[in-house]
Amino acid sequence: MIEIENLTKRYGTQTAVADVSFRCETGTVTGFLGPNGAGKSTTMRILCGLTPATGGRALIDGTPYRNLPNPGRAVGVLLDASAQHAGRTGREVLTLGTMVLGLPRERVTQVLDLVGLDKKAADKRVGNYSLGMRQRLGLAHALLGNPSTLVLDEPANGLDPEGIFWMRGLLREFADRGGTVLLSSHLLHEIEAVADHLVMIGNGRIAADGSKQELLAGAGTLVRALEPEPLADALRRAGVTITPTADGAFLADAEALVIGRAAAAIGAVLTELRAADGAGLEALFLQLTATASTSAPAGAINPSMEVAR
Ligand SMILES: Nc1ncnc2c1ncn2[C@@H]1O[C@H](COP(=O)(O)OP(=O)(O)OP(=O)(O)O)[C@@H](O)[C@H]1O
Repeated sequence: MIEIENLTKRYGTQTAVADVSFRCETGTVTGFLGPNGAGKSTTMRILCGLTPATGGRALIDGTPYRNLPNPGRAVGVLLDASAQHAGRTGREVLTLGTMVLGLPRERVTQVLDLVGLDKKAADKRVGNYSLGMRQRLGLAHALLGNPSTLVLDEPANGLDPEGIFWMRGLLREFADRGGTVLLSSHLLHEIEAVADHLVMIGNGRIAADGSKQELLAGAGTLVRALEPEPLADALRRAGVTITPTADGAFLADAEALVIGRAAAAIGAVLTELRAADGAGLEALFLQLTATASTSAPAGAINPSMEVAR
């Protein structure tokens, strides 16, 4: 289990992370979402003992990373896939890892197989790897010590769609076997399919924290109409919160019945009316991360923000 408690990090006058708290339960995948500069990497670096916190604490199975007896065996970390020695081969990188962690050399072949790097790729210098191959190598390195926790910063970066699909399967299986996964992304759809739990961060503060179902259920109704504006206005007058989507539809925090009645009352022609699901979550993500300014309790969406629910 990962516990982040009231974590704060300041660089001079700039606050990168402000009073952030959330938990990642054992057996689950937590997606840590936020735009560039939101504070994801800083939180993860503090969790892995690489950056000292200004306040608060970050625990892995109840212990700060630095106090774990053999952290590499407990936690697999991938924070920057391009931070590998360019002159070494993938196999050499992993062999060094086994030496540091006190593992048998056979583990190298096992993890290479696990991440789909064949013999030819393993014997290439890392400098000649694509970003996708570096991510696979980084993941292999993280899995080396057979850890029960994985902390991965933007692991899907550079992977092609097949690679992303493969990684989802690997992480799902890891969690289903009782592991804990925290992975970050600035793209919702990348982790929406694999995460059980979503934590959204914006401007260093938690904007939303809850199970994916909870956040999806709270995402409202997607409405598409031949002429959306008069219907949106009528709904606003009735106290319904409206959030336009990028493709001309809008999300409404009301049931389909309410919207259907309002449309009938003004003679609006509906072309789509359904639970918002992923579309709602996307809008929620964009809006929350763009405007996050105060923190919300776990399991809640920040009530100070006018989001579609
Ligand atoms: N070493 C540092 N010194 C000064 N400011 C920093 C440092 N590291 C991060 N920051 C600042 O802290 C804020 C949060 O950065 P962080 O890298 O944690 O965000 P992020 O969500 O991981 O974004 P990205 O996806 O771009 O890495 C940013 O404004 C960043 O400029």
